[in-house]
Amino acid sequence: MRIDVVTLFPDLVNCVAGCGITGRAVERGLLALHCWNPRDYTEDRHRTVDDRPYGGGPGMVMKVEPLRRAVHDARGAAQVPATVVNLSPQGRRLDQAGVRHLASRPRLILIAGRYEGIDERLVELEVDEEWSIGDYILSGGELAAMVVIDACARLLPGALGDEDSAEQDSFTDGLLDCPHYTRPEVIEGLAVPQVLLGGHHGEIERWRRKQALGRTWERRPDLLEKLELSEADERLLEEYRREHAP
Ligand SMILES: NC(=O)c1ccc(NCc2cccc(O)c2)nc1
Repeated sequence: MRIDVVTLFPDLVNCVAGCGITGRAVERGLLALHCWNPRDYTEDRHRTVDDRPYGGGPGMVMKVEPLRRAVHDARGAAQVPATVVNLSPQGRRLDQAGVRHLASRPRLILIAGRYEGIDERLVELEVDEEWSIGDYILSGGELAAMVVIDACARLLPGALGDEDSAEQDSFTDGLLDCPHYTRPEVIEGLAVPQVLLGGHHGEIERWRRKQALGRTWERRPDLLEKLELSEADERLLEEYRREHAP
């Protein structure tokens, strides 16, 4: 998978390629990451990438031309046609289904805007999809782009060893994750649940599923609404509710 990022801060974005699972995905050639700086596509002495907003108001707006030239060069840098994505609070809320959608694309060009945002005509001329990583304002789209890169990289075949398999990522089945424990067995009088120490894999799997169902019910009933639970899951959840009824 190839991801190009149009950004005024390539050093920030490239950090994601430097370590961890994403760094390894780049090392293993599973993911290619390239940054394009609109400032390199300016033609004036001051290398201007932003300007004051028409209609007045605070802040600055990113100009079309430098962005458009950067997108144009990013498109031309590889044969494979790209999906151009703008990261902004006006975009569709990113969830794991959205990540699967983006990770299924052979190529993404992510636009990381700064200031108050980008001139709408760039969106009309170049952008295929707008995505938001949540309902909050960031100083720029770079962190949002890095979230997309990380979440997509984890889904690339071979990116995860079995030591951290994405299959067990709770959001892959729409539930929150179960609690996790490691040594020592007791800390400050808090012990690891016995079932996890018994080595009975069937029981452990059952306990983990029940915890995932129960915690989703307690913390994110909205996620539960979206799911068609199996008979077995319904029974597990019922058991959890009985044990944890407030
Ligand atoms: N919630 C988000 O995904 C998100 C993305 C970007 C951002 N700031 C830059 C910006 C702001 C406004 C328009 C625009 O095109 C870019 N802030 C939050």
